[in-house]
Amino acid sequence: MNKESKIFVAGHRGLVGSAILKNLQDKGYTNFVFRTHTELDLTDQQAVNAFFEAEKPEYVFLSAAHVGGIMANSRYRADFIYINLMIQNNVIHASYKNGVKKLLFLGSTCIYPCEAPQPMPEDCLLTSPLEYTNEPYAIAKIAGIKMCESYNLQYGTNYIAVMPTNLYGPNDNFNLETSHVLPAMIRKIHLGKCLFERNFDFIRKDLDFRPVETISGSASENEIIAVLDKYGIREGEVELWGTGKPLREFLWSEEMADASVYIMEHIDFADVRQKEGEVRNTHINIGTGIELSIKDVATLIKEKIGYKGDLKFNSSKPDGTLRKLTDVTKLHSLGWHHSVEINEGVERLYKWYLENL
Ligand SMILES: NC(=O)C1=CN([C@@H]2O[C@H](COP(=O)(O)OP(=O)(O)OC[C@H]3O[C@@H](n4cnc5c(N)ncnc54)[C@H](OP(=O)(O)O)[C@@H]3O)[C@@H](O)[C@H]2O)C=CC1
Ligand SMILES: C[C@H]1O[C@H](OP(=O)(O)OP(=O)(O)OC[C@H]2O[C@@H](n3cnc4c(=O)[nH]c(N)nc43)[C@H](O)[C@@H]2O)[C@@H](O)[C@@H](O)C1=O
Repeated sequence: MNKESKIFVAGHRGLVGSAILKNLQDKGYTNFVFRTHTELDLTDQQAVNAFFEAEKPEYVFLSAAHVGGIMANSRYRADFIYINLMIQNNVIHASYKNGVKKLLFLGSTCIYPCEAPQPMPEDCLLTSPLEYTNEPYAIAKIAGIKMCESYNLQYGTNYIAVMPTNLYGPNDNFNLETSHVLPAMIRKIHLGKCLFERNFDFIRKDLDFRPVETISGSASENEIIAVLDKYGIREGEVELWGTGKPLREFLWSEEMADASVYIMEHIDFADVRQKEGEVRNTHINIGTGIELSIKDVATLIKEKIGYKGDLKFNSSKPDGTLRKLTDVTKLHSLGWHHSVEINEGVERLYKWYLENL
């Protein structure tokens, strides 16, 4: 990739896509093409083909997808499999038809079996059943890996699939139902603190910016209290999901973007074949290799926010997989390593949340 290469960042307003775009701009890349979801629905094959034929991008970051936390994945199963398969099939095939030089496909570490060895090496793909809560999403992502691998083998393309661990950062989704755990906990615990302190000014501002159900900042205090209660945010207590026992690993989204750009710049398909002639499991895990329990994350967030009430875990809500620690040996051997630790990342995300209402 050179600084004038034409680059398509699909999903450039999302958590990872926005960070990829910023990383590329900071590195001096200048020639971008992007479309919002409304301008180009990537599930629409004809529209995607017309876009590629007109724009002829040389490099593609495929960071558009239908994404959500554990509840969204387990409830909207059809959307997660259909939309993701459509987006990736359309973009990968159009990239091949239009001579894209290199493409980066973003999968997820939820592609690995529920009972995978820990940490999970790339090689444990398809060795036993998946975790049920996010099986449809994982199957779409596995199809994406195999699509990249198959096009590379049959057509000689240069498509790389990367499998990020749980991500968090600027432009994260803070929706109380559909988000991932870190933004959800930050918002819930901060709102819990505001309720504890009767700071309805902040709660109103937050609800105006990110309405919950049909309620906005103009609602009465009692209406606000009733809605927050449904999401487990009560005076003196914030309720979180599951048992708090599952272990998770978290990577700052801007570091994910940095790893993505690094791989686009330095790594080719030929480099990720594990040994001479080996073509299986050519994808790359992206993570920190460090895990902590959900309860410990919640306690860390509580301390950073300075919340004095209680945290309670509701075990009727799903835990999901109990462990999914990435084996980052391959990533390290390719020359990339993370640097933002969870302690700093939580402070950054909390600051971002407060400043972006
Ligand atoms: N967040 C995480 O913890 C993890 C994410 N990943 C993967 O990383 C990638 C990026 O995820 P993330 O940035 O978090 O997701 P976001 O939801 O933040 O962003 C996804 C982007 O894709 C766009 N998009 C969704 N559907 C369509 C569509 N039909 N047509 C056009 N654009 C569409 C969205 O646009 P709009 O908002 O307008 O709908 C949005 O810009 C995904 O492949 C995801 O699976 C992997 C592991 C963990
Ligand atoms: C990135 C990854 O993300 C998804 O998997 P997940 O890691 O299970 O997702 P999560 O971030 O939503 O939850 C992590 C853990 O945290 C617990 N938890 C507590 N309290 C809240 C809470 O308030 N909200 C949420 N969301 N979780 C909570 C929750 O019960 C779970 O034990 C995949 O579906 C798939 O999308 C994927 O690839």
